[in-house]
Amino acid sequence: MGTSVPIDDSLSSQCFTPNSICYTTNNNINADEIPTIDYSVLFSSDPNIQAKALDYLSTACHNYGFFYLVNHGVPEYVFKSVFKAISDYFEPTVIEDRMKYQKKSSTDMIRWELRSSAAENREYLKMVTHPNYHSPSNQTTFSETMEDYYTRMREVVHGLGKAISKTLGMEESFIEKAFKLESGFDVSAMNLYPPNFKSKGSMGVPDHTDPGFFVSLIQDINGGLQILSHQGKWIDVNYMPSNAILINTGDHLEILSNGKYKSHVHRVVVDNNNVKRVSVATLHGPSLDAFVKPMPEFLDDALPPNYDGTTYKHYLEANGSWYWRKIVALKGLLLNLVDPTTFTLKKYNVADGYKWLWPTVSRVKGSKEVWNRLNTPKHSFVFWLAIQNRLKTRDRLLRFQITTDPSCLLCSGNAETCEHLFFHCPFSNECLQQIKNWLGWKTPATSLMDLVRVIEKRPYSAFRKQVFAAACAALLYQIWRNRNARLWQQKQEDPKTIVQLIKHTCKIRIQSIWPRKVSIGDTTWYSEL
Ligand SMILES: O=C(O)CCC(=O)C(=O)O
Ligand SMILES: [Fe+2]
Repeated sequence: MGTSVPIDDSLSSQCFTPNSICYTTNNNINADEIPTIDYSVLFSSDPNIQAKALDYLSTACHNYGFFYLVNHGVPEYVFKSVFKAISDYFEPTVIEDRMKYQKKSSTDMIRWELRSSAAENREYLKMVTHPNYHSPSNQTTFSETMEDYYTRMREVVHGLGKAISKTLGMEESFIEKAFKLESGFDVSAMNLYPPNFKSKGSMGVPDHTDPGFFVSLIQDINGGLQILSHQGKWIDVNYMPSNAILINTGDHLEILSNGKYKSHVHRVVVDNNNVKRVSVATLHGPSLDAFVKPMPEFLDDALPPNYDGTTYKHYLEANGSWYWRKIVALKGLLLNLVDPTTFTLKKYNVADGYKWLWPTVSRVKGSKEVWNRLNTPKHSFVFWLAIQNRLKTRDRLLRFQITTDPSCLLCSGNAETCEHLFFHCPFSNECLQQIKNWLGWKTPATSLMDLVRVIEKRPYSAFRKQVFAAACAALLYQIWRNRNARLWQQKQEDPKTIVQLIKHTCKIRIQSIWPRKVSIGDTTWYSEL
């Protein structure tokens, strides 16, 4: 087909059936469950049933961006043959056959890769399957089996094109025409997790969205795929109804509908090297020459276009990175918030820009102590992260599956959380007590937020408040630094050394930017520290 699209960039229970009549309730799908759509009902001859099915599909696309598709017409035996063919293809002993398709140029129609790093762990074969079918020439049975599956999936592509067009309130050929689906560009990734040797991390495929109309996904065993919901929660695709296809709407449906149907971030985790999983993720895209832009039907004065229009080919070439695509989308959002004429005529002012972006900002508790002038700036940064529980403590790393060890590096006793580090941990608590003694600060407070509250509420002088805050900031910084030194350099310091360092850094900073108004009492107090 003489195209030059990098195929790498193309891919990175509830139910609705007439028998179960789930649709009679309402469209409030439980946020943790993945909706199930019965494909056959979308084309029911009973207009009432069809309308309800389309309503449900609309909710699934709007609120989720992903759903299981059942009764789609692809028979069970096709799925079985597909998984058998792919498992045979990935047979470890014949890896040399596969290596023939390792990347040669950015225009490869077939590409094999073995990725094994902290960021990605899978072996995959990607091939362009439509409008022309490409498959490895040395794999006859595999190629025929896969071609049968892709040909059947094209029916589903056209069917969903019609049904989703209707859910958008458009005529049924809307998507077909806008994406020129007849010559839609499909790329399929057949994935093996983990690759045929030990994986080097727990990530199968890192976070991404996929371009195109939608991705259809089938898998031989459940578990591994996770989808980020609109609410910012990772949903495990743990249970997939048998013979179901997971549909994940793509970036181009988002562009076409001007953000009404959003594409979703997803990823694959591989927990266990003993469990082998095969998946087929096929990206069904517009035609390469289709110019996709937000359609006028989704625009009005209050909703200008949020995305730029481009041909699909150009998009694939230019938008390899998911982050880049999100940044481009942000441009549209900003235009929505800011009047460009006012913006360019006025002198640029960071505070105004901030207010435009975040009109209803609320103050973070403790921000006065964090951004206190007497703090060493790098201390303020750690302080800022700590009061918002944003430090990469082990409880958070566990959630991201970056570590498996929850224990505190300072006391080895309890689980490392921000609360524990500041200052339930016996080690850090000892440092806190020594700092309080040094400052003559008589307060029973032992948690970070309590200390902040005490500084804010108690009638200390402004200067003392600033010194206490600076000491807290230095303490947090040194505890965090010490914790990191134990992890990365196996270096340990005792509380006495840490406290000496805190006293020293605080004094240097405070003396160098001594405030203009400090009472004699406070000056004497400070000089005796
Ligand atoms: O294998 C999976 O579950 C998903 C793969 C995927 O997201 C992709 O290839 O784009
Ligand atoms: Fe994907």
